[in-house]
Amino acid sequence: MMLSALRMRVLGVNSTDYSSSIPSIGELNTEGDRVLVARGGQGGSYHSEFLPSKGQTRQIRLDLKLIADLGLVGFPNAGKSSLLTALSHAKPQIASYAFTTLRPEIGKVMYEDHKQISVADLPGLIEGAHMNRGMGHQFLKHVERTRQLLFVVDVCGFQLASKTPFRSAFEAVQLLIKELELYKEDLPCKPAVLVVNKMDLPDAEDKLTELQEQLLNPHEFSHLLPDDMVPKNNMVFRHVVPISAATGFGIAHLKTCIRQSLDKDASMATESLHCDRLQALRGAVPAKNTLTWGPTASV
Ligand SMILES: Nc1nc2c(ncn2[C@@H]2O[C@H](COP(=O)(O)OP(=O)(O)OP(=O)(O)O)[C@@H](O)[C@H]2O)c(=O)[nH]1
Ligand SMILES: [Mg+2]
Repeated sequence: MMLSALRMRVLGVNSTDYSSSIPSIGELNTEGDRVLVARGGQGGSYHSEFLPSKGQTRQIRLDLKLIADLGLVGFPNAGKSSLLTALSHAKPQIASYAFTTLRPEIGKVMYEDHKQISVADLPGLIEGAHMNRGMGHQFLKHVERTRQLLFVVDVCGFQLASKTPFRSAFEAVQLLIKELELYKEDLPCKPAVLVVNKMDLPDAEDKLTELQEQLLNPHEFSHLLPDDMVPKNNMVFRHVVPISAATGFGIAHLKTCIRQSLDKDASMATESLHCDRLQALRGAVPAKNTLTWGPTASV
């Protein structure tokens, strides 16, 4: 599993020497950062009859954040766990009631060239998740640490309970974007693919057509949502893929789309790394020497 915690090494013996250069826990930002968690005791010496003193004891709460290539984002019952089952060998719990998934589960999607992509099945979000409704914060924090997002909606729409409003697939997409935006404004900037599930249900084709039209012009349909739930900026999905996790329809195509999307980002990242290195190299070479590499340089 590609789970990653803030990795901490307890720096033991005579740590007084090192403490100034090591950040405190609150300053930890990046994976690989070192932190002084507990100060080791003084070693034994002549004055203490060679008995070492005790080091500090601390209780530390580690907030484990998940890292996966893709995170499944959707309302309960959209079919996220069913999709993970269809894509990988993972066996998450699947049921027709909301909140079946309460903990993230990772599955690996395998490709013929042996490339593996990790997909995190995340618990379903509900309206108000950004305000921590339905343990929203606990679920949303995992979304932050996935490279890309896989939105999953039920083509026929969704109603959480008899007292809550029915939401069409389009409304579900918009509300999910808004929940991410309200939780962290830049979350909807992540690259995303939209999966329209349950295409085996009656009228699914018509509903898909309607959804596609609405997604082309979301502003025209913003009246369908309360004003404060209309996203500020709309997400541009790299692919919109109709599937049925139940029958397997569209799964092969979806695998191709997510691979393309991840490969695209990987090659962009490599390109920008090369550019940075080249810039750094150019900056490092004194101006009068810059033309010494090419065959015409000595002319
Ligand atoms: N007809 C049909 N039913 C589906 C499909 N995919 C999932 N389901 C059903 O939808 C229900 C919910 O599926 P889950 O995979 O548990 O949904 P989930 O999004 O993981 O739900 P939570 O864990 O509660 O967030 C189950 O009864 C599934 O059998 C599909 O493609 N077609
Ligand atoms: Mg689930």
